[in-house]
Amino acid sequence: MAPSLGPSGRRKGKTSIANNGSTASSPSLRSKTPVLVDESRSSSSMGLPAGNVKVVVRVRAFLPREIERGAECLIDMDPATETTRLVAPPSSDPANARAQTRKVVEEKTFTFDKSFWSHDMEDEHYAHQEEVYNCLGEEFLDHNFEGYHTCIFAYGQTGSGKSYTMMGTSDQPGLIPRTCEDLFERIESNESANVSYSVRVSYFEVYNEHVRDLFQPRTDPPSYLKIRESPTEGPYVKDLTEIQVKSYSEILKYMRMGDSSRTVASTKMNDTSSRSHAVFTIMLKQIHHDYTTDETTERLARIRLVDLAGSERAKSTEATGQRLREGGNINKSLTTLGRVIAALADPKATRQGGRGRRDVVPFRDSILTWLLKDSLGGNSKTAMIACIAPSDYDETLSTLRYADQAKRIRLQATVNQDHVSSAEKDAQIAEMVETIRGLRWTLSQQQQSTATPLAKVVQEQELQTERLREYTSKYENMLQVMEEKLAISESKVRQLEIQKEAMDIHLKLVLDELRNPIKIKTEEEEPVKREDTPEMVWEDEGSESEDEEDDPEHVELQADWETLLSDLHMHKQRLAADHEAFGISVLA
Ligand SMILES: Nc1ncnc2c1ncn2[C@@H]1O[C@H](COP(=O)(O)OP(=O)(O)OP(=O)(O)O)[C@@H](O)[C@H]1O
Repeated sequence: MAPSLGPSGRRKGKTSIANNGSTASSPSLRSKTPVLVDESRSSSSMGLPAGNVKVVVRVRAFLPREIERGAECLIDMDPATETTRLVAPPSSDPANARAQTRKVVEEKTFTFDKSFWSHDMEDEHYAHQEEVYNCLGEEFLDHNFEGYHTCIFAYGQTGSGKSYTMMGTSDQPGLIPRTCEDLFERIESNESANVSYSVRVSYFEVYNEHVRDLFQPRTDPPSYLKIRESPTEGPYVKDLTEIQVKSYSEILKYMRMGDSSRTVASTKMNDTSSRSHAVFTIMLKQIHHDYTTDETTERLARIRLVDLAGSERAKSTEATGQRLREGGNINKSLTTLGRVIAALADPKATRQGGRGRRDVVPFRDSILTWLLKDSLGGNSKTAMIACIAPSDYDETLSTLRYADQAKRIRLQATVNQDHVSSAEKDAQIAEMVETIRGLRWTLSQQQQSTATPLAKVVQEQELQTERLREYTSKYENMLQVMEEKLAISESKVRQLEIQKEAMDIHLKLVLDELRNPIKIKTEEEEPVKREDTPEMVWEDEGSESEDEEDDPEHVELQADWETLLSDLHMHKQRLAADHEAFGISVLA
């Protein structure tokens, strides 16, 4: 069995997306007891049941422009069967004129893991933001604490409610802020002394097929990031800012900062239309340290929350110029996403061992699909939220078909867990220090060589910038590992302090018992009043200490206690040294 890591308790009676019924008002039954994860699940995907992409659908209320035109709601949802029905529009509705040109305009029914009816607030089945989180976000956060990577992405036409569902408003927070809040609530309620947490966050957007860091100020000309692919981690954004966060208020601050930097514009379909795909990522690391074996288990989960730009028809958005070009790029990546989903949903294309058939999945045809490769077709538990407008037949049908296909994608999520001994961690740090020293030396050599011909200056400057970037990134990595080591030291001290407290109590009880033994009455003995019992008299310390010293249990306890105190002292000293090394004020 792997050690317990964090408060990831599953709620037996809780409604999950596979379990119908409203949960808006049901209290969270999340256990605070750490959960034991079977180690056999952690090392490889062998023998793991593959899970499918979860697909939920949400329909929003009418917007003022739809009310003005007297639009009719074409959606009907049955909470008992989770079916979503799209009915044919009335021929009198000009907004659905295009649908009328189809050969057949008929009623269509789809079934998803969950249907969120957010159209009519008066309806008893109305799904608030809280319900969306309770039914989907909470379950996915459970998976993260179990060590799985997850991805939730919102898909739908422009103005269908994707940003509202993912980010929400300050009054009605969406999935992203609720996930952050729940994450820190769970971390703060953790009562286990041997688990520490590290939370890092990044935020980027894919705009016009370029990746932009949302934690960096906009520049002119804009600075875009490159994508690299690692054999273990898959595609990633190089030099993306990752910030360590320690509280909900801190993560919220960064989330808002990044969100305000997103490329948004007003279109005919939406006053604040997101013109980019935004990817908010939280890296959750749980570090469990076993004091008795001095072994550390690290469990890493990547929480990816994606708000896609809206699929749109140029005609309905009446876009021109830059908006039209943006629309073209948005559609390009969404079309590629559609092809990727279609290929992944095809069992022939994804059959394992079938001579590289997975290569036919066109992940690399757009930046978005390349970056989401792992979330769509690999080591991740993934959910798609299909957002639909209530009165647009054509666009809604296309979204529902897209979602219906995504249901068939199978994934192979594995628990991302590693065991590291203290010695390995030290070796890791030593290696990083060496690399950094080498890089620093190269950089200083380059700065000194002034006799370089002019023609080479630009090239060398570029090289130097690249090395400087590499240096900074390596340095940040090292700081991260050292911070983790510090967390482990702190956890050791916590564990020792708990043990010391327990030993103190035990020792006191033993001493009390020795000084005041419970006398078992025999039948012949006269009943004696307890106050008169000579054993109750405590003043005569000398005679009792002899008894204590002779007692083997006492001697053993005393020895344990002394070892513990010496361990605690040693770890406190090490911790103080670590604190000093990091420039943090030394422990008193
Ligand atoms: N469930 C809902 N309840 C109330 N209002 C909603 C809901 N969903 C969406 N809205 C409102 O509808 C409008 C469009 O929503 P939103 O901006 O989230 O759409 P979007 O799909 O993200 O659009 P785009 O792709 O253009 O960015 C907003 O005014 C939003 O407040």
